Amino acid sequence: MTPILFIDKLSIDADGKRLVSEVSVSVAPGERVGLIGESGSGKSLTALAAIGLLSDGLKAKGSILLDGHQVIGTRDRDLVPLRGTSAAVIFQEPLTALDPLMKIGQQIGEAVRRRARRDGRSADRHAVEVEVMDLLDQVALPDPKRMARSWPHQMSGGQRQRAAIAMALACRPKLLIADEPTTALDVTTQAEILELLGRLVRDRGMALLFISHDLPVVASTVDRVVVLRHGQIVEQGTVGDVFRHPNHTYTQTLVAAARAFDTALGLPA
Ligand SMILES: Nc1ncnc2c1ncn2[C@@H]1O[C@H](COP(=O)(O)OP(=O)(O)OP(=O)(O)O)[C@@H](O)[C@H]1O
Repeated sequence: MTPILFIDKLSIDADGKRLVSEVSVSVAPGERVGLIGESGSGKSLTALAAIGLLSDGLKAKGSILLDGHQVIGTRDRDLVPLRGTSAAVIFQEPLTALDPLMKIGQQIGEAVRRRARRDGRSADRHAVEVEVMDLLDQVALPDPKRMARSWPHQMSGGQRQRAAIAMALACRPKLLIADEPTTALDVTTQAEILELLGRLVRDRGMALLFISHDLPVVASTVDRVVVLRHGQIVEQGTVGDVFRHPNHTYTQTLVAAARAFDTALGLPA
C-alpha cells in the first residue's frame, strides 16, 4: 500500500548545526504511528517538515512524500492545497489553530466551507450549520449550540483542544498529525482527549502521526512507535515489541519508567 506519508532520510540543519539526522518514517493509510522522544529530540521539526512548515533558516534535506507529493524544495503556495486535505495538524496549544477573534462555530464553519469548495460543492448556510453541530457533537463538546457561539477565551483548555480537533476533522484529512495534543492538559482531560482521538481516527480510517515525549500516552493510541533521540531514530517497531523487548538503552529507560509508574499504581506490569 502506498504510504500517505513517506519520509526518507530527512535531515534538518540550522546554522550548520544538524538538528534531525537521516530520519525515515512512513505512515500507511489508516495506520497510527507514534513519534516519541525527549524534549529537543526533533519530533516537532520532523512533523513540521512533513507539511512544509519549517521556519525560515531551517534547511531540510532528503525526501518527504506527502500523499504522493514531494514536500522538500516545493514552494509554499504549491503545498497549500495539501494542508487540510492530505494532512491536518493539531498542536499542543489549541490557540495556535484557533482565531481568538472568531467564534468557534464560525471558525469550524469556515473550514467546512473551504472543504466543500475544494470538493467542488457549494455549502449553503444551513448545511454548514448542521455539519458544525455534528462536528462539535463528535468531539463530545457539551451543549454544542452554546459552544458554537463561544469565543476561544471562554472555553477551557480541554474544550479548546476538542474544538481544534473538530476544525481538523472538518477538513477530512487523510493523515492527522497530532503534536503533543494533550501535554498542556490535566491528566483526566488528557485521557479523555486521547480516547476521543483514538476513536475518531479509527472510525474515520484516518492515518495518525502522534507525537509525544510520553511512551504510555503514545502506546494506548498507536500501532507502531518510532523512538527519536538527539535527532536520530534509535528504535522502531510495534508497540507490543518495543514494550516487551526494548533494544536501545534509551527505550529501555522509557519502558522502565512507564512500568515503575504502573507498579506504583498497583497495575500489572
Ligand atoms: N527554528 C529553529 N532554529 C534553530 N533551532 C531550532 C529551531 N526549532 C527547533 N530547533 C532546535 O531543534 C531541536 C529539535 O527541536 P524540536 O522542536 O523538533 O524538538 P521536540 O522533540 O519536538 O521537543 P519538545 O518535546 O520539547 O517539543 C531542538 O534542539 C531545538 O532547540
